[in-house]
Amino acid sequence: MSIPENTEAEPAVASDLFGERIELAREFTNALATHGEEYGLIGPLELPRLWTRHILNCAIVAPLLREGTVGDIGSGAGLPGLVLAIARPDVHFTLIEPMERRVKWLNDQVLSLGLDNVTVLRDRAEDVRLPEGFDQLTARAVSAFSKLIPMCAPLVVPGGEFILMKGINAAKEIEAAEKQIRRFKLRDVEVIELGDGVLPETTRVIRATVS
Ligand SMILES: C[S@@+](CC[C@H](N)C(=O)[O-])C[C@H]1O[C@@H](n2cnc3c(N)ncnc32)[C@H](O)[C@@H]1O
Repeated sequence: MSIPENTEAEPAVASDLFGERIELAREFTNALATHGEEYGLIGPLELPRLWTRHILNCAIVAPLLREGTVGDIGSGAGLPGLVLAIARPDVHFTLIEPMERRVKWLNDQVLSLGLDNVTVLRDRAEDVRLPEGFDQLTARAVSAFSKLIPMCAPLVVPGGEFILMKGINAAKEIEAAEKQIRRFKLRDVEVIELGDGVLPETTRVIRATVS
């Protein structure tokens, strides 16, 4: 087990993002640092920088969420879904993840953190059938934007949004998805940069509205 970053010596923004639930965020970080490698959830190189590079980089997305429902596709370790569920108790999260071992991890965390705003669903996004769509949909490191659009657009209510965490090539991913953007009638497609100058790494999000 590697020692994670000291979660006490955080950028000041952490307490703004998590409020009173910052202890829960620290608890989750410690669980991930202790068991993440054994569950195949996080690479050993990432462990020492879990808090800033993974937890806070996900939490910084929280202000983009509306009150309502969020589907998090390919939650894996719980990024961003569990982190956002800690930061936003007013939002209900459905974590969608096909791998059994990861689903067990997610359910264990929901239980031990006592989160009552999370449902875990073992499924692939394209196979999910729900009576109602989500208000917003998040995903991080799951697939290119062009592939996520057909996979996920049917899961979002009209007027709902994609909030997709992306790397430095976010703008190029939008260009490459031009056909799918038109086909699925996405509008207001934009790249938003968050945490610049506040966190060690900027978080980039593709936000788009589903018609
Ligand atoms: C690279 S991991 C990223 C996990 C997490 N989002 C993160 O940022 O650490 C990709 C995750 O997407 C899941 N996944 C792959 N294909 C999927 C699909 N069609 N629907 C839902 N989840 C999928 C994988 O099982 C895996 O947990």
